[in-house]
Amino acid sequence: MEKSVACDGTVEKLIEMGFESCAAEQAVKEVGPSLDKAVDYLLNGSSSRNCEGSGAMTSNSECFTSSRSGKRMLSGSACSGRKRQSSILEHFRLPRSVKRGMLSSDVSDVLVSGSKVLPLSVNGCEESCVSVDCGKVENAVDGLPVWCKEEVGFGLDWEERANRVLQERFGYSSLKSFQKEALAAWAAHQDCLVLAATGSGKSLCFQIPALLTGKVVVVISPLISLMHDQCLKLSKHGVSACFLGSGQPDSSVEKKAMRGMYDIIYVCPETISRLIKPLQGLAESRGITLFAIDEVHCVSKWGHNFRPSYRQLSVLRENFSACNLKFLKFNIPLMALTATATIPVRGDVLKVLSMSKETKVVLTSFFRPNLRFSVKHCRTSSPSSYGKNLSHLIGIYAGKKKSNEKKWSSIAEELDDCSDSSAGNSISDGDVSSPNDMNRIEDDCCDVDGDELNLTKENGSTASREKEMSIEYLENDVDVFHIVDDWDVACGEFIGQSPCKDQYICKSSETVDPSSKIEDRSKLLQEPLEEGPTIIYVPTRKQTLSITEYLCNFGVKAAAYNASLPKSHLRQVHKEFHENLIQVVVATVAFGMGIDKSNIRRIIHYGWPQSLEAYYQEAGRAGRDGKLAECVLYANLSRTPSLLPSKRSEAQTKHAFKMLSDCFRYGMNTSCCRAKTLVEYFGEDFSYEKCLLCDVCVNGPPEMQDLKEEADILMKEQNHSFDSSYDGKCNDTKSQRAVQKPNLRMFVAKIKEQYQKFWTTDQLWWQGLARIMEGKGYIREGDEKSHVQIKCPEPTKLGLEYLEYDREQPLSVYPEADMQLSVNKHKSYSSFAEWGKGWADPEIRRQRLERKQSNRKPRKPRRTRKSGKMKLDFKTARGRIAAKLFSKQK
Ligand SMILES: Nc1ncnc2c1ncn2[C@@H]1O[C@H](COP(=O)(O)OP(=O)(O)OP(=O)(O)O)[C@@H](O)[C@H]1O
Ligand SMILES: [Mg+2]
Repeated sequence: MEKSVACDGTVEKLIEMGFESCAAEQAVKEVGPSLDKAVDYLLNGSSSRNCEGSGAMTSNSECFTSSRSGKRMLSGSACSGRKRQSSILEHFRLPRSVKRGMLSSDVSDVLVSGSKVLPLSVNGCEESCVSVDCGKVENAVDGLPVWCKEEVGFGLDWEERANRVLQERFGYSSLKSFQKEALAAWAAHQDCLVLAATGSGKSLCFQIPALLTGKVVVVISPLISLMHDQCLKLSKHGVSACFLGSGQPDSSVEKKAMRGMYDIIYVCPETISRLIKPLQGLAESRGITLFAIDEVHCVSKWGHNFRPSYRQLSVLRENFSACNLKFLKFNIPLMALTATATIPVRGDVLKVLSMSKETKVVLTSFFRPNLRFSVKHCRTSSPSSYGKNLSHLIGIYAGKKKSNEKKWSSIAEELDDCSDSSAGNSISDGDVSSPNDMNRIEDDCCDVDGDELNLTKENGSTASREKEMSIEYLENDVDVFHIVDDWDVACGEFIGQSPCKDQYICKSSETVDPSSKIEDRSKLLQEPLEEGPTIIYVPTRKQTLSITEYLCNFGVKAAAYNASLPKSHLRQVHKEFHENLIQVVVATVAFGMGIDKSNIRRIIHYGWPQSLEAYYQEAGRAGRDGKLAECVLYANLSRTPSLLPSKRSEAQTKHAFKMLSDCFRYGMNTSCCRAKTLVEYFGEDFSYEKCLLCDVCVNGPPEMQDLKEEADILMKEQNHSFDSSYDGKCNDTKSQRAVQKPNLRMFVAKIKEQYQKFWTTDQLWWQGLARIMEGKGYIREGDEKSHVQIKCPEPTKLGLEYLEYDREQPLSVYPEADMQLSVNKHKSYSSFAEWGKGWADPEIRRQRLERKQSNRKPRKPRRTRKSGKMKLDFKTARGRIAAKLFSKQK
């Protein structure tokens, strides 16, 4: 009895060490309860053969693997129901001598059995071999091969091994500290949330585990372009990967994936629920070492790019936990990654994915020190303004403008071909021959008075408009989903090629370390902006086509990318862009997240993005090689941007307006470093005062102005109307208050009436002041609906106090971009205004008219058609002047 308890204890310890339970049991049976003897037996004895034999003899085993160490043995019946999964950390802790012994025997075993060794031990170093194909076995059911890999011993600690994989596979010298942290969490079977800047190297955090264990990593990814991008790269590094889309006509890739033929499987979130069973099979056969959820901000309703299907990813935790799958010893860990999650989004992610309470949060700076941010004012809505705004770009790529040149580049021709061939595809919307049509709906479809179109499902009055927009113009989550469906899966299969030799040459870490010092950053100031490709992000599909056409017309190699274009076109654009054959891609959000091309020098946003998250995400495509890159937002500052339609609840709509409003404020800001604004938006304390590169840092803020008088006047107007709405003139019913709520436009009209000095100060200027005052907490939105800009300002308690007590206090503020625009607009008309002023003085007017009259004959007053008699038309100004002259003549 005692002996059997001791034996059980030894078996348990052996399992903890990482040995397979059947091997451990066999060892204890052979040598008794002595741990040392059992280990010795396992490492030097013949247990493996026994176990192998048992596996091989099992008729319904799906795959069998063996080693003397007894690790990762049967995946079939022999071991089913037992705890087979080894603790990775325990594994690393084995004594060095033991590990070495294990490894050499493992490799020779495998070689003897005729399997191939993956090209990891390029230096002839056995220890660098981390994963070994153990061959293929015919599946009894359909005759398809089943691939499995043996997890072999780690000769060094996991960090060293990971660094070696990094060097040999990817050519980088060492892991970044955040990568180490994330990998450490994975190695400890912990869930992990990785929040790190765009381009910092998050992908390696989930790619390396596949190479360290020989098991599969399943990556949930939102965009086909991103999956394609990553698979392409991995195949170049000798890692086999595939991506799977929902509704796939060709199931062979999926079948192969579920049989363990690929190291990494990319799946869109919509497909996961269908794949639960096959993935459980894969977890049991080859093993799944990690579920990575990339661009995890898509989980949150409060993030940008919300994808409802991301919310269903809690199925991963439910279906791949140790309590559910008896062959697992630990839950398969989840690793969630993003570069653009605000603090509320982070909380939401943890909750929605049912991540463990012990989830490790790896957080690095979001700051990208080599990105030069700027905002330019322009009318993005009109093709006629392309000339002015894009001439610089044309100059860069096509030399001098050749305005009469009507030569189409091959890409433009191809675009035409594509549009012809895609019957039923919404590319027909892109009939670029009709510029007016193109211009119908854009980023700035509402006026400065804040009467923006509330294009949400809830808003019944704009429902048809919304439908029109979502179907015809706009890239939204449905589109993205659609392209996943639409994609030709055959191209989603990437068999790892042997990495070419020069990839083994270690490069220094190319990505900028976010903790870079100010001296390093000031070096960037002297750096010229190198030549390189550009992505132009536009809000509508139509614009992708019209701008591409425009650029191609001038000899720029440009291509459009939006979800409605044929997949063959998208694939080619992607490929040619990576091969530097295309200079400019004009894209919607479909080419946004995750795309990794090191030398993109310029990201242009031509029109308002929907949020700062989206903006920063897309801007993050630039300068991933660490060299200076430029991110320009061309925005119409004189119009309030509007929300693109999407399915939103009331709360989501409110939040979406808030995100758009923050983005608008970013554009209006003239005094705060842009990088600081962006980084702080994500809840990070910006450790530098300035980025030194952005337009605000370089040009400095405008001169401060004391706007106390204007603020007082605006406050008084509001206060007056606020009081009057409560003095009994109107009943306090909700509906009446809503109807009678005075808006800013009314206030401005009243101010103009009462104060002659503000006659030329327009709505745009007052809107800017209202925004500043709202920022200071003096006013708030009185309307119950959400708006991007304040529409019906109402004084707050603080505002009333300010009005009452702070009479002498100046209100020194930096005028914002719209206020400056308004002032400049009026300046340019000042000479006209001066000339016009004279007409207000009757004496000057009389003299001018006399002078005019002496120079030419007066016009004959108009005759009315009806009577045929001469009648003076006193309604028009001309008529009145003519009447005066006529009476004088008489
Ligand atoms: N340790 C490293 N040393 C040097 N370069 C690295 C390292 N890790 C990753 N990189 C490189 O950094 C680049 C960006 O990596 P990756 O695409 O994973 O970024 P990301 O953090 O996922 O960005 P995004 O948020 O935009 O998706 C890649 O080209 C990658 O090879
Ligand atoms: Mg990424």
